[in-house]
Amino acid sequence: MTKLIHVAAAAIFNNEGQLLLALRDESQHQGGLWEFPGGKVEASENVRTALARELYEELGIEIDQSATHPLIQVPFHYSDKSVLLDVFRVNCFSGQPYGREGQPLKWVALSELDQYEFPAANKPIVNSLQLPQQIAITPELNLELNPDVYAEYVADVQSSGAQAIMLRAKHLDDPEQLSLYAELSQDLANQGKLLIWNGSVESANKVNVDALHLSSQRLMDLANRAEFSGRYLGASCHNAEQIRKAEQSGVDYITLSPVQRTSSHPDAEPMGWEQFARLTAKCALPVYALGGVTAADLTTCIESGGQGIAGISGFANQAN
Ligand SMILES: Nc1nc2c([nH]c(=O)n2[C@H]2C[C@H](O)[C@@H](COP(=O)(O)OP(=O)(O)OP(=O)(O)O)O2)c(=O)[nH]1
Ligand SMILES: [Mg+2]
Repeated sequence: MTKLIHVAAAAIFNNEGQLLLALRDESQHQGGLWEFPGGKVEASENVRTALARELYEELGIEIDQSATHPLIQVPFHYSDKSVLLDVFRVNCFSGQPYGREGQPLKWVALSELDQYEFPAANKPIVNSLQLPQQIAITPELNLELNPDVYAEYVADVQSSGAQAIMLRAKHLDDPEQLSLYAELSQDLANQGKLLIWNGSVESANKVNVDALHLSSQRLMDLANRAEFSGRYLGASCHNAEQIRKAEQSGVDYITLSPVQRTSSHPDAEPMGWEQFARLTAKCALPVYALGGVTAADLTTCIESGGQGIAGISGFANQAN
């Protein structure tokens, strides 16, 4: 197996919520493309020490480690080298960053990231930055085809801190679900929240669904990411084989479950946080912990390499 070059990189935020990008020199590997500042971890160096050293060398800033959190780890194979991008979110630093190696810098809004050209390995990093940390999944029970019931649920979830809602209503047929989706999506978008439909590629494409989540069965039947025309395609995974399939078909994020025992699937054996961390470390995609997790687990999840948490219970009173 090719040896991975361990690289520490940073998504550095300023007080306006903008993100710092640097332009790689033409002479470098992946030259002429924008990057998240950072560089190679030296032998026997701790990744956080390497990050602090690189950011000082390249930008002249000192980072506050207590406001520096793991974002995502991306193993990636270029034709000429293999890297493990170990990316951290840096929320606090001292000093005014400047290109100490002559590289141009730019502060950009999260919504503008799509306008910049990055190395291929950076796609999951951009997804990770743009995707929310918490997804509330609608409970199936006691919900009818009544937008008011869902609207009420959505309002309830608002207060829980979830920035995305997954509409999962298998007891309704596709046209009914999609009419609910249409009803709710604009409203949520206006509030800067994301609505994800749990359904099929075929039905989603017909009405231009922007964010779609596939069951693990549908994931296994997916040939390619390009089959779905919307912005985000996610999938449910429960094991290493499904994770590999998600990576190969190019989905944008996955949920991994069950992490803990959950009332919705009482017989499923939970994997626990250690196994969650092991599987997530090998996965080049943002990974949401699902199954018996609540907002109280968010820190554990982030420290375990996860993107965030998803769940039915723990987000809204009605869901319990
Ligand atoms: N820093 C950084 N490197 C990235 C990103 N995306 C990506 O594919 N890479 C690759 C390019 C390189 O092969 C490797 C990082 O190497 P680097 O050139 O930054 O390393 P360094 O700062 O230690 O520089 P050098 O002294 O070796 O020239 O990771 C990214 O967003 N940021
Ligand atoms: Mg560098």
